[in-house]
Amino acid sequence: MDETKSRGNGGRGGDIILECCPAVWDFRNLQHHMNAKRGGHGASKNQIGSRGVDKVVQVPVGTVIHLVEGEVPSFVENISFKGLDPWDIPGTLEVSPSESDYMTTTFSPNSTNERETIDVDGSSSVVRKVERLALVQKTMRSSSTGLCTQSPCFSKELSGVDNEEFVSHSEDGEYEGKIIETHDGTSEEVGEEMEEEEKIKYNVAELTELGQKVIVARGGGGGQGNVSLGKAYKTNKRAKNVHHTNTASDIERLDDEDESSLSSGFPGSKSLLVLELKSIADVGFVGMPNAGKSTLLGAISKAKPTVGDYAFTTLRPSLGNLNYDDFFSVTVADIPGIIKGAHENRGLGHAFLRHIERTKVLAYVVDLVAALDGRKGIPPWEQLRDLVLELEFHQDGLSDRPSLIVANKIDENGAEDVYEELKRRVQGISIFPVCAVLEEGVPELKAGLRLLVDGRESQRLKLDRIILD
Ligand SMILES: Nc1nc2c(ncn2[C@@H]2O[C@H](COP(=O)(O)OP(=O)(O)OP(=O)(O)O)[C@@H](O)[C@H]2O)c(=O)[nH]1
Ligand SMILES: [Mg+2]
Repeated sequence: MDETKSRGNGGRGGDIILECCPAVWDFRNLQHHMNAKRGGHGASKNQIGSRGVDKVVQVPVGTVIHLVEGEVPSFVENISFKGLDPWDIPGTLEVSPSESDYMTTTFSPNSTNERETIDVDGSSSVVRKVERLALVQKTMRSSSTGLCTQSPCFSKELSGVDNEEFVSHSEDGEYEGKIIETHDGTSEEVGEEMEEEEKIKYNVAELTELGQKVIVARGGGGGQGNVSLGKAYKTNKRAKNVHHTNTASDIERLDDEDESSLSSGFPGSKSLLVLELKSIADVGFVGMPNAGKSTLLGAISKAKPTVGDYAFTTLRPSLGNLNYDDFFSVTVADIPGIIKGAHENRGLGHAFLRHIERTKVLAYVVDLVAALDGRKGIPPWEQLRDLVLELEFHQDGLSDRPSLIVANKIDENGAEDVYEELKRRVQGISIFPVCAVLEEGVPELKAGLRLLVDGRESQRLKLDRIILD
């Protein structure tokens, strides 16, 4: 960074750096205007302009940075503009200047849904709530009945892969508010403003390891000083020194020319970013639409996801915390329903399957009665076959992780018989009969999940252990 320090020239403005740090708190999507500082002004004296102070913004592990508008930060110049594989980090992460140069800011829970604007002139950061986001926050805090499940930053358009999010269900209720997601993904509570679509150009980076840093806005270049004026400056200076030929107005004119030749510092780069936290869950509920995944999440945790007797009630994954008596805790993700052909993006399959990549343990949730009494569904063993195939078509080995089966709706007529047949047809894996609506079978399921998360059990669902007709 020393090259920015030259005689008479202003120093380069500070950069804005996002740094991945340990964090116990959570945020949803934050939208940030990143305006890096202007470089220092050029000086007519032989002063050395020092480089501006960097602003370091701490973000938690799992933060994905999307660029909405503005200049492309210099370090990502060569990356492709397509979406990232969730675990890929493009480009080379910048090595930041010495720690002493830092001014550190942490996004605290209180700043959730606030937009931070960093002044161009380098004065201290100004945090202002944007009306649209403040409205969301108000709604979120207005009730303790559920959770805000609609991001203010993403639209209801679901065709892209970048516009979903995990929703965290906090135990302490700090973020609790009304459930505002509806069946079609629109928001009832916060009105049209929330549906405004942000056009995400591409994903800049994903911070998955502590200490990773990315420069998201570059400080502006320093202004030009006397050294850079070279010959013209010297000629001017000589002219000024010939006192007997100069009148007072001549000297004034030459002074003006001198000063006007000095340039101001250049503005820093600007970008509008959306920061998305993609939590990495311990357990993912995988199942066909309507199997009862959301009901089950509500039964085993304090989460209150939307439940409906129609397919694709859930369009965005929800997270819940599964707590044990000894304070052990497991994060569970309710992933939207997967249908046959999902790997070809049928039923928004790509968007939904992506989330499964982020779970350590799979809990296949099947509807025991989906094919009974003239219902249009398929038997649970076929549900399982289709699910494994979709996972594998999406990504080789995706189903190869510790798993169990939840046989849901055991309360329904005929379900017991189907459960018995399921045990006969699917082997090598634990099957838990459950009635999610009545919360029956939940303690056993919790214990089974813990064994897998702990690593004490490691059964997988294998295609060759499923007996089909
Ligand atoms: N009888 C019975 N019905 C259940 C049970 N669990 C869920 N249901 C019902 O099944 C329907 C679907 O439940 P959801 O929890 O929304 O299913 P889902 O798997 O999340 O569905 P998608 O979000 O569309 O993927 C609802 O009408 C629930 O009331 C159960 O244990 N027994
Ligand atoms: Mg659901």
